[in-house]
Amino acid sequence: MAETHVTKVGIVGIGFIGSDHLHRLTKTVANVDVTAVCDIVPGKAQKQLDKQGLEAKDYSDYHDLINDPNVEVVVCTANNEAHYEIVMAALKAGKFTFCEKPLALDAKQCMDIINAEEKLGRRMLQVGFMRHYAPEYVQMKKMIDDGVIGKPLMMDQRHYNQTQPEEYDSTRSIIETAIHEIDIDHWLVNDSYANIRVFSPKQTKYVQNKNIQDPQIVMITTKTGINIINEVFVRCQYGYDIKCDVIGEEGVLELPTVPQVATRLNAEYSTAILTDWKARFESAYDIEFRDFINHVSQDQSPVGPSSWDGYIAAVTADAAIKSLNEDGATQDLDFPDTPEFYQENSAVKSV
Ligand SMILES: NC(=O)c1ccc[n+]([C@@H]2O[C@H](COP(=O)([O-])OP(=O)(O)OC[C@H]3O[C@@H](n4cnc5c(N)ncnc54)[C@H](O)[C@@H]3O)[C@@H](O)[C@H]2O)c1
Ligand SMILES: O[C@H]1[C@H](O)[C@@H](O)[C@H](O)[C@@H](O)[C@H]1O
Repeated sequence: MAETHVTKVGIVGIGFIGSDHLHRLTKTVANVDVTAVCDIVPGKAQKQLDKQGLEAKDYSDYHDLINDPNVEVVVCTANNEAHYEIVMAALKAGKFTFCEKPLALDAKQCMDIINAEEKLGRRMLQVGFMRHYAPEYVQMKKMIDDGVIGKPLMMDQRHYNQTQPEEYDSTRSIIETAIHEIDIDHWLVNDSYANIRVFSPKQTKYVQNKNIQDPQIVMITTKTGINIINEVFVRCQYGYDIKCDVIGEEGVLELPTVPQVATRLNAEYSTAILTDWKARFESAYDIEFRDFINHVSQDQSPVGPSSWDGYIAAVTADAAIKSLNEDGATQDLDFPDTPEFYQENSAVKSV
């Protein structure tokens, strides 16, 4: 029997999700060795290694991690602003790369990444749009494709975070939060976007700086006329809440959430609401990384969300930010055809 290859992974950025993926890659996904970690804040990565009882090389400069011969695959979980430089360096070194969403800050940066990847002659990168792997979204897409509700006409969505850091601003609400729906919606309904507009309703008193409009309403119309509404609210206070209803000609599909045990106590009947993405999308992240590692460990291109998917999302997000800055003015969208390079295996087909 052929010996199983153990994939050597280096993780750059050991914050909230970097720590979560560190745990996932060492405890949940088989045949992975996290050989190196890196965080720009001195001592932060080592502290997390100690907390999880792990050993790995601890770098403070991501170039050193990328160039370490003991790192075959780079996982970028640094802040949004650092994705571009880290991904470009990882691709330059010819290493398979997983980059958390958003791929980069804007469409221009994403296009540079695409050019760098194309030079390598095959797909080397996957973007962390994990909802493609969430069983409930996969089921919803299959039901739409099977025509269960007839033609989709409208989508009604909610992306609520209990809270976000003090400095979180309107741009991040788009490129870091709404980006998930921006990415998944056209995939769900097999359509592309015709236009987008973003406006702000009455603002919550919980905003901590004047650079954020919260909540925001993101409205998209697809080329065939499907109307999509997404409420983005990052200081909703009560919990983490993701809603997606697809309204069709014959019926409605409703995205389920992670079931929580109900309690009957003191004359009350209640169920918990999750408070963050960690528990809400745990199984999606697990499946996502099993799929990514399964491919790259065999020296095969990843088949999950690609740089092109990152680019399409970034073009849409750029237009959304423009709309917000122009008091909700409608921004037309027109996407180039998917290059041949990304046509094969550019979206998750089966998991
Ligand atoms: N897919 C998802 O659902 C999901 C969930 C959470 C976060 N994310 C994404 O993951 C990224 C990180 O988010 P987070 O919440 O963990 O943020 P965070 O601030 O907790 O962690 C980011 C870490 O990266 C480090 N860092 C920044 N620049 C660096 C550099 N140049 N080199 C090395 N380390 C660097 C920071 O010091 C920090 O420790 C963001 O891009 C976010 O959008 C995705
Ligand atoms: O980075 C996180 C993550 O992507 C979550 O899934 C999303 O709900 C948050 O808004 C965002 O800040």
